[in-house]
Amino acid sequence: MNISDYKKIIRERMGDYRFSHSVNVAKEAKKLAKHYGADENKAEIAGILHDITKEMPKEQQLQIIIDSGIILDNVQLHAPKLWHGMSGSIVVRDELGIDDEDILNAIRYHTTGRAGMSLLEKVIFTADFTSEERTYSGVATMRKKSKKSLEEAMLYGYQFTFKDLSKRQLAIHPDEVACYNEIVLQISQTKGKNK
Ligand SMILES: Nc1ncnc2c1ncn2[C@@H]1O[C@H](COP(=O)(O)OP(=O)(O)O)[C@@H](O)[C@H]1O
Repeated sequence: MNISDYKKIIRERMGDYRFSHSVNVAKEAKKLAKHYGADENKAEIAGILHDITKEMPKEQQLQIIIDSGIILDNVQLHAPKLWHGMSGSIVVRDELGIDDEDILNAIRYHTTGRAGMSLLEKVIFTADFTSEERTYSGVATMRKKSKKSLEEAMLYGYQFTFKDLSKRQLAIHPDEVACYNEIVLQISQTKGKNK
């Protein structure tokens, strides 16, 4: 299967907005992959498929996750918005036969991030924030940062996410905190060395 097959598959599973978002994330992911030396083909595939289950009913997503043997933690149990990364990676593996661990992880962790992310995972996480149709205030800065450093861009993205979650009194997932902390410490060590 190639990108146009994957496009056809997701087209049937989502509305117009989500489809064009997916196409844009794939395009942006390919660009970022080229810029940072990641695998462009994998970036395009993970980008086009990252939201494959986003519009699937939540109960169905939950069933897929449970059937796969994943045990949800307390934060995940209370945040259905976090389910589509997990359910998406399972569907892509089991229905589309994709067995590339890096692609599967890029889909699984695209909303939260996690500690120890691969380059491809960071590319997808960032592309989801910078895709062409995004219009939030700060998107221009986010795009600029994404060309200089994926890690700096991710920290900027977390500023939005953490602010939004705390405003709405929603729990922050430990993977998000772990990713944020890891990058902050890496950056401060690098800056320290350069002093
Ligand atoms: N811990 C969390 N609990 C609930 N929602 C979260 C959490 N972390 C991120 N989100 C939400 O997930 C959404 C982002 O989902 P994502 O899959 O990255 O984007 P999209 O579906 O638009 O491509 C944001 O609305 C963000 O606030």
